[in-house]
Parts: sequence; structure tokens; C-alpha cells
Amino acid sequence: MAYFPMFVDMTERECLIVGGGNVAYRKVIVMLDFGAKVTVVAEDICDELRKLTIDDIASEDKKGSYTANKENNQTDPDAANKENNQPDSDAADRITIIKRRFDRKDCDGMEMVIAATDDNALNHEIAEYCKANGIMVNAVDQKADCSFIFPSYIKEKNLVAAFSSGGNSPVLTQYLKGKEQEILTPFLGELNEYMGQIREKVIAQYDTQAERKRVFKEILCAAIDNGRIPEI
Ligand SMILES: C[C@@]1(CC(=O)O)C2=NC(=C\c3[nH]c(c(CCC(=O)O)c3CC(=O)O)Cc3[nH]c(c(CC(=O)O)c3CCC(=O)O)/C=C3\N/C(=C\2)[C@@H](CCC(=O)O)[C@]3(C)CC(=O)O)/[C@H]1CCC(=O)O
Ligand SMILES: NC(=O)c1ccc[n+]([C@@H]2O[C@H](COP(=O)([O-])OP(=O)(O)OC[C@H]3O[C@@H](n4cnc5c(N)ncnc54)[C@H](O)[C@@H]3O)[C@@H](O)[C@H]2O)c1
Repeated sequence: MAYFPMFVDMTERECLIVGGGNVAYRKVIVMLDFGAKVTVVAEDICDELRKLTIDDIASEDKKGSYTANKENNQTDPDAANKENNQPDSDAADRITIIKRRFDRKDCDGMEMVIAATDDNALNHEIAEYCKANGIMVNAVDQKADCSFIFPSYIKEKNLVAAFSSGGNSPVLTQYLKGKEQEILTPFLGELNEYMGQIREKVIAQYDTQAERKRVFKEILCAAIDNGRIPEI
């Protein structure tokens, strides 16, 4: 059965990541990028995690996309990308790193737990504990232990496209992400911000939903045709 793509408000939600390797680092970046409060518990903390900066968060979700004939075509995160997709400046303050062995009590009070250790049995045990206690859990690369799985996604400010293969093929979702990057550009991210800013005003100004839809479409199409965000 396909997985339902639910878009969740993660702002200030408590999220625990168990493990401090490369895979944990990737998950930390994602959670911070979406506004969560992140606690990492691990015996060893990798360098990337210890030296994490705001720029890492802005550039990481540009990576890992594939194009048709060229595998491993990682887009180099350039300065423009970082500027356009800068997360809020408090991201680095939303992470706490605890260097020690995992304890079940670490899960208490958490809304989401990601088991990202290199010990499959431990990841399974963490998942079981979380499920029994009503905590959303992801055990990396262990679909059967997950109550949710991670998508491959593109994010330009509030505009997000996410892909899942239901666990069948992460490289297929990365391929889709690569294709979508040609369409979901930083410009559309900016345009979406503009559409959000005028939304209330347009809704208040036009009586019927049909009229509002027409106006929204006209504004959107004009901006896309002109390649320019209108002035407020
Ligand atoms: C999207 C992404 C998010 C993320 O991880 O952040 C993600 N995997 C990514 C990459 C990736 N993962 C793997 C490869 C190697 C190639 C390959 O195996 O295909 C690559 C490619 C690479 O490394 O570049 C290995 C792998 N992954 C899983 C298994 C277990 C299994 O298949 O049984 C194995 C085999 C391990 C082994 O061989 O032993 C399972 C899961 N991986 C998922 C997500 C969930 C399903 C998502 C979906 O529905 O598509 C799910 C079910 C659970 C979860 O982890 O949430 C991220 C791309 C981010 C991006 O770049 O945008
Ligand atoms: N690195 C990859 O790209 C990749 C790709 C596919 C699958 N995986 C799988 O994902 C998992 C994690 O990969 P990784 O590369 O991040 O591993 P890693 O070896 O770099 O990191 C494992 C982390 O788990 C921590 N850990 C282990 N037992 C612990 C405990 N009891 N308490 C606290 N911390 C504990 C370690 O201290 C370390 O920080 C592995 O199962 C790996 O097979 C990794």
C-alpha cells in the first residue's frame, strides 16, 4: 500500500535522533530545516555533526538527486542556493548533542524519534518502545520498524515537493527529485511567498471562490510569464 503524504508542522517539536554518524547527520539537517527542536544522543559524534552550521542546513537538501543518464549527479550547493533557502537563524540553537549511550528514558517527552545507530537490533528495540508509547518513530533503512518513512524532497522556502517509493526504491525518488528541481526553482519559492502575502487581501476583496481562483491564477501566470515577482 502506498504511503500517505502528510505535511506536518514540525515547528518547535521535540525530536530525538539516536546515533551520531552520517545517516544521523542527514536526519538532523532535515529536522532542523523544518523547525524541529533536535536532541542527538550518541556514543560517537561525527565531525559534520559537531561542526554543523546554518549553511549546512541550507545546502543539504540540494544534494542526492539523480538525472536520467548520469548517476550520482550531486548538485554543488552554491552561494545563491544558500541565500535563497536560508533557514531561520535560530536553527543552530535548536540542537542539543549528548555524547553517551542511549537510554530508553531519552524517548520520554519526545514527539518523534529517529533510530539511526549502526545496531539494527537497537534500532528495532527503540522503535518498539516508541510504538508502545505512541511516539512517531523512524528506524533508518528498516521500513518494517518505521511508523513513518522519510521522503526525498525539494524545499524552496515554504514550497515543498516530496517523493516516496513506499520503500521500493530510494534511487527512483532521487531521480524524481532531480527532474523536479528543473521546475521547482528558487523563483517559484519566492513567488509562493508573494502569493502567501497577498492571499488574505484577495480573499477579502472578491466575493466568490471562482473569482478568487481566477485572480490567483492570473497573478501566478503573469509572474511566471514575466519571470518576475510583482511589487507588493
Ligand atoms: C529518501 C531518503 C531519505 C533519507 O534517508 O533521509 C531515504 N533513503 C534515501 C537514500 C538511500 N537509501 C538507501 C540508498 C542506497 C540505494 C538503495 O538501496 O536503493 C539510498 C541512496 C543513496 O544512498 O544515495 C538504502 C536503503 N534505504 C532503505 C533501505 C532498507 C530496505 O530497502 O529494506 C535501504 C537498503 C540498505 C541496505 O542496502 O542494506 C529504506 C528507506 N529509505 C528511505 C528514505 C525510506 C523509503 C523512502 C522511499 O519511499 O523511497 C526507507 C523505507 C526508511 C527510511 O529510512 O526512512 C534518502 C534519499 C534522500 C535524498 O537524497 O533526497
Ligand atoms: N552511511 C550511509 O550512507 C548509509 C547508507 C545506507 C545505510 N546505512 C545504515 O544506516 C545506519 C547508520 O549509518 P551511519 O553511517 O550513520 O553509521 P555510523 O557507524 O557512522 O554511526 C553509528 C552511530 O550509532 C551510534 N551508536 C551505536 N550504538 C549506540 C548506543 N547504544 N547508544 C548511542 N549511540 C550508539 C554510534 O556512536 C554512532 O554515532 C547503519 O545501520 C548503516 O548500515 C548507512
